[in-house]
Amino acid sequence: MNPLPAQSTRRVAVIAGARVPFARSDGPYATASNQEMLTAALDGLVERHGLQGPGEVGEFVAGAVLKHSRDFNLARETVLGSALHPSTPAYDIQQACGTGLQAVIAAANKIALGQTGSAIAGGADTASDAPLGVNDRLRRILLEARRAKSLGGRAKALAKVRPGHLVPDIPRNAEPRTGLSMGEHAAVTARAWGVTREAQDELAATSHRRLAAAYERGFFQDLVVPFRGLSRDQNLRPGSTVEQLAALRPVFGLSGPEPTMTAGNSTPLTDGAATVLLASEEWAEARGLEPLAYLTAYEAAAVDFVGGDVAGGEDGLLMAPAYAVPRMLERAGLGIEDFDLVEIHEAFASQVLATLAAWEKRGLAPVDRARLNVAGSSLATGHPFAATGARIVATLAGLLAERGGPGRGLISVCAAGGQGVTAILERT
Ligand SMILES: CC(=O)CC(=O)SCCNC(=O)CCNC(=O)[C@H](O)C(C)(C)COP(=O)(O)OP(=O)(O)OC[C@H]1O[C@@H](n2cnc3c(N)ncnc32)[C@H](O)[C@@H]1OP(=O)(O)O
Repeated sequence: MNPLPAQSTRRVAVIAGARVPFARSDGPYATASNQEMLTAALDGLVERHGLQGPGEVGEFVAGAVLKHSRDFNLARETVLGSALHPSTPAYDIQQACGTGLQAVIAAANKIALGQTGSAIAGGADTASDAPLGVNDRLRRILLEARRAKSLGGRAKALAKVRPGHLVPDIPRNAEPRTGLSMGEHAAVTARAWGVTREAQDELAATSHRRLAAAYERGFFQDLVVPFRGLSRDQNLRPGSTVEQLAALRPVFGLSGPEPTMTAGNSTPLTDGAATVLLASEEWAEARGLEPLAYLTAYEAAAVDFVGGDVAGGEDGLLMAPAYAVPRMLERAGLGIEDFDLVEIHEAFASQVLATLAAWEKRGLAPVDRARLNVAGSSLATGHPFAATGARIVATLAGLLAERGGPGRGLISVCAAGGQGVTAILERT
């Protein structure tokens, strides 16, 4: 854990969040780019809180997992097309599904160190508009042709092109080192931890039920900015029951005995974007803005999933939070029972359940399910990879504020590459 040191640093407040409703891929946002979605989420924040002036926001930090080469600095391009002042510096980061949370941490560090009074963090991802690459062999031929000094040299290089070179390089939802998809990795972990189908379906149904209830009571009124005809997450199925979920056919882990993971207890491929406004207390006070919560600690960890998953072990691809959270809590001198709310990103129901089991195995108390993902999570909202961390920070801060009074919330996000990013939000 890296607690933000008390003496020489300032408290970092979470002031507000804004996101577009998340959409199932190839649906209503099929023609929207990362930049368009991120701009809509950013503008939602800027316009609601009057942040248009020069120097009003210190910087914008954001990222995307699936990024086009034209978006070489997606964050800066987004600022230039948004209501935020063009003099606002911006940069990209990427830590797979931990991107949105890591962007929040990067922004928070600068505020804590007094380098800026405020910053916006966020993320966007579209699986609909995924960047197709040119086949590597074709790319090399094209580069050779570009380097050629004569027309003849160019023609000679281009003559090497074969029909097979025209096959595009399509990004796969798979780990480069194993070739396995995220779902296949999660299926190995589910088996290693003995996660049942019933428990996964129950978690998925709860996620939909709680997200629906949160929309119903107006919780997302200030958080969700309508976009392209959607005003709430398209994946949400308020009536999704355990019985319906139990009827779905397994889609991952089919080569092993009794596969348990389905389209209902896995996140769908999703398009969306989310942003969070962070600031020092002085900055917020000067503008009459009430902090929702404070970011008080964070941690990151990584596991050797290549060895772990190949051996069918417990340290699976998405299990790094099993190390990050106990480490963060130990350094903070807290137990899991000290948290009023716990937010675990639901990449797959099985990964949430394996994480809970791993925390207990490492000596943490069981998580009270009444405190877990109380406004639903990724199984119901969907999961636009880089947006998820920012969605969770804004949701948890809003939930703590909604409760009123002092409170503490924990965030746990698993990420591809065997990584995990975690954080603590508090209200005093
Ligand atoms: C990336 C990181 O760093 C870390 C991470 O987060 S890892 C996670 C990354 N994300 C992923 O890997 C995405 C995984 N998901 C997928 O690949 C796909 O969504 C999937 C293969 C699981 C399913 O794809 P699909 O078959 O197109 O799903 P879809 O057609 O929507 O649903 C299949 C059926 O289930 C039904 N269904 C889905 N959810 C349901 C629910 N909650 N209740 C009832 N029925 C449901 C659908 O209605 C559909 O039924 P029909 O066939 O009768 O129409």
